Amino acid sequence: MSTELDPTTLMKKQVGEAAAARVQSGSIVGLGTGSTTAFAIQALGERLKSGDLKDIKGVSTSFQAIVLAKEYGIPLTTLDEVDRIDIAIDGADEVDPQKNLIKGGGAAHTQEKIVDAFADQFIVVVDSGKLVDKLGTTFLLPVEVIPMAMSPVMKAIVALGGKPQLRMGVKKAGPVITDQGNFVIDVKFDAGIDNPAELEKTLNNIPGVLENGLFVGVATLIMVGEVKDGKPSVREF
Ligand SMILES: O=C[C@H](O)[C@H](O)[C@H](O)COP(=O)(O)O
Repeated sequence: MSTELDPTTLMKKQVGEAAAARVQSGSIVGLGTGSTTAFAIQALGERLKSGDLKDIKGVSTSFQAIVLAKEYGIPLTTLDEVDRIDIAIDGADEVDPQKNLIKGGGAAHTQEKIVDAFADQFIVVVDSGKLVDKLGTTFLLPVEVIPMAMSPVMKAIVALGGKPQLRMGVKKAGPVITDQGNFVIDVKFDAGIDNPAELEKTLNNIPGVLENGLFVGVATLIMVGEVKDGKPSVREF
């Protein structure tokens, strides 16, 4: 059976591994969520196993990250135990030229923002399909909301010009439930998001909203996996 990866998976693997290669021994590492970061977590585990990397500790951004860290032998710590995170590696659903992001395609953006924003260096790992000129043009903006506040939050989002929809489970009847036990509302803005910095704050000011998926001014470095002439490569900005 062929184990050849499709081009998008190949880009994710390439960029995840390239970011993992940046981590130095002794670091506290923020472990992001999603299919791209999963390759980075795997590569970190392999570096630990080979002895190329020593004495790192991971801070998870989700239950998925905890499961992967355990699978690949990365010791975990918590924000209560550390006074810094040296480097965080995490994926994104959209990246604009100013390094602003939409995250939360896996409903993990609340813990991700806490960990990624706390890190001295936050490396974003994406395949080239995630690059956009304007946020909100290819992906709906995720907003985590406390369940009893769902209706008033939706009304407030409509008043802001957004089209909200409750995210529903796959192979689970009813809504998606986050790691915090909340709902996710995905919001469409017909013309995209004109002012991400302002919208990030405005949404978080609606009572009942826990966190939204706009990450403005948080990323240090964007690493982009590409495939050119059939060959995978990584570029940075
Ligand atoms: O909630 C999920 C996260 O923000 C992910 O980092 C994001 O959705 C990107 O995931 P993937 O690398 O699987 O495209």
